[in-house]
Amino acid sequence: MEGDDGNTKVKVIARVRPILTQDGISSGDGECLVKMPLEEPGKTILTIPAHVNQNPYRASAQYKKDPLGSGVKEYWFDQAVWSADTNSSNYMENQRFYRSIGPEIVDDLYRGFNMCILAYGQTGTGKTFTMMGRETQQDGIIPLLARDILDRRDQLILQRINSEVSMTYVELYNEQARDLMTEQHSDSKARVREHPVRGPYVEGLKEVQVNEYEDFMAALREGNARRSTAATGSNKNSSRSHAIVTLSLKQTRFGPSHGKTDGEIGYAKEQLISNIKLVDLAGSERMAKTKLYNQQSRMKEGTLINQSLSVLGRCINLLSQNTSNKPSKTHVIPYRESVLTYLLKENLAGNSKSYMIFCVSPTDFEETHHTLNYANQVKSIKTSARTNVVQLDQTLVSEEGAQKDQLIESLRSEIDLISSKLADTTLSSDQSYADTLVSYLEAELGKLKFENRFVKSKLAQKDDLIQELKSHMRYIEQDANSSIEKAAASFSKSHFTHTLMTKTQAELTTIDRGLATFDPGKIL
Ligand SMILES: Nc1ncnc2c1ncn2[C@@H]1O[C@H](COP(=O)(O)OP(=O)(O)OP(=O)(O)O)[C@@H](O)[C@H]1O
Repeated sequence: MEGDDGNTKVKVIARVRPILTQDGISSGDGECLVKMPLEEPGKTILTIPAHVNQNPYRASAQYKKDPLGSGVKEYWFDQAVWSADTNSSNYMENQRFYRSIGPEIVDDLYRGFNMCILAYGQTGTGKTFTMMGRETQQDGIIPLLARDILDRRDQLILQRINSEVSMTYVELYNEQARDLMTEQHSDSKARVREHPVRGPYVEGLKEVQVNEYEDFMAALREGNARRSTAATGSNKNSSRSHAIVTLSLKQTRFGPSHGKTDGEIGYAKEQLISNIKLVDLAGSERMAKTKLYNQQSRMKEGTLINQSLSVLGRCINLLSQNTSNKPSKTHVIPYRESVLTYLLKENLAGNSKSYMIFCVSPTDFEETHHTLNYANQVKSIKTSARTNVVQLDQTLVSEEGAQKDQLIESLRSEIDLISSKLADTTLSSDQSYADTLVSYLEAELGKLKFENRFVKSKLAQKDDLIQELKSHMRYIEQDANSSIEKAAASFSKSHFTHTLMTKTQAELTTIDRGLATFDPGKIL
């Protein structure tokens, strides 16, 4: 576990979506300019169209030409995801893409690392498609990941690990944070604050406990319905805000019980607290393409989207310089210039393992070139992830060997005592003791609930075993029956053969006798 702590490079992934009908409008000819060769994983080749390549102001220095003279620019990323052509063998739809990164992310989250997956790209390049998916057709990373996180939680019960999953969903719209898990009122803008240990966070967000996958999907749909979207010239359902889904995981690891029954869990040994931020950014956009000139509010949105993305760009630029090997001075990173970068501060350079997915259009040279260059810069950024493990103070929680009934009884009397003191109003010095007691009782309640699930899982496991044994017995029974039938059949077969042989032998004897007494003279 410790081996992975320390500096980790941000994982950079490029993804190209299929050519869409609206692409012809932007590129002029709708030709696919991006290639991701199957035999060279991670390589991305961008063709420089002739009109750009032959422009004396833009060619040579800026774009590397290939030996044949058709200009190309080559990039290498941690992963290149080819989603442009459904017929090619390296085509990746959402599920296949997720399978290539998801299991490792779930492992790391459960090991106690904070994680982040962020989708960046020009408007209409498939960020929302990648992160959320298209429901009933292709789930995106967020639903697929949530399902795996919950499945892992269930698998861990029998290892005495109680995992609690919760979610928040916030959008950053016009530089304001808005809680997507609550009904919005025009004045309900959440504030961003900084916690000394956890870093910046949005104050007062509603945290939804996620028990089942269906609960999660219902909450996600609810939030998506509240998210700010609008039709633009480039995307008929364009996200006008940055959206951040955070899944928080609290794991309590219990020791084995030294008691009598196997169904009991022991005391809580340690806690791992981690979270994963899933970020679907609003698209960078050009007014000319979005065709929103005459809509004041949309233009304001666009300006603020571009502003926050340009602060993100500056932060990334400076971070990549800070982590390069040049012994230059360390730059101050302007995280606070935008709510987006302020909230993602830890994920860009601090305690997080981060993945950035750069979505590109297959036909828009300018934007794709810009995005891929940006991705190239991110490759050198490092974060310093560490596992967030807390060893629990067992003096309150464990009380090994103590009889539970006795403990509960003594707690009851303590509560009575505190209640009476509270009634006397001279509580100041007892307040913190009461708080400790409340936390203890909460922990104890959590433990009892988990114990219940643990016992249920054990029973389910035994039930599975019984079912397995039953089906094994059925199999043996069927096998025995068929052997008996076969034996009976072969017995009746041999019985038949025996009868036939006896009959034949009798007939042969008769013939023999006949032959012995045969006198040819009599015939003549
Ligand atoms: N890999 C893909 N396969 C099939 N269709 C895709 C893919 N990626 C994107 N699309 C389609 O492209 C269109 C734009 O995608 P999407 O809305 O996800 O873009 P976006 O980057 O989130 O845009 P914006 O920044 O404007 O919100 C949608 O119709 C989507 O279904």
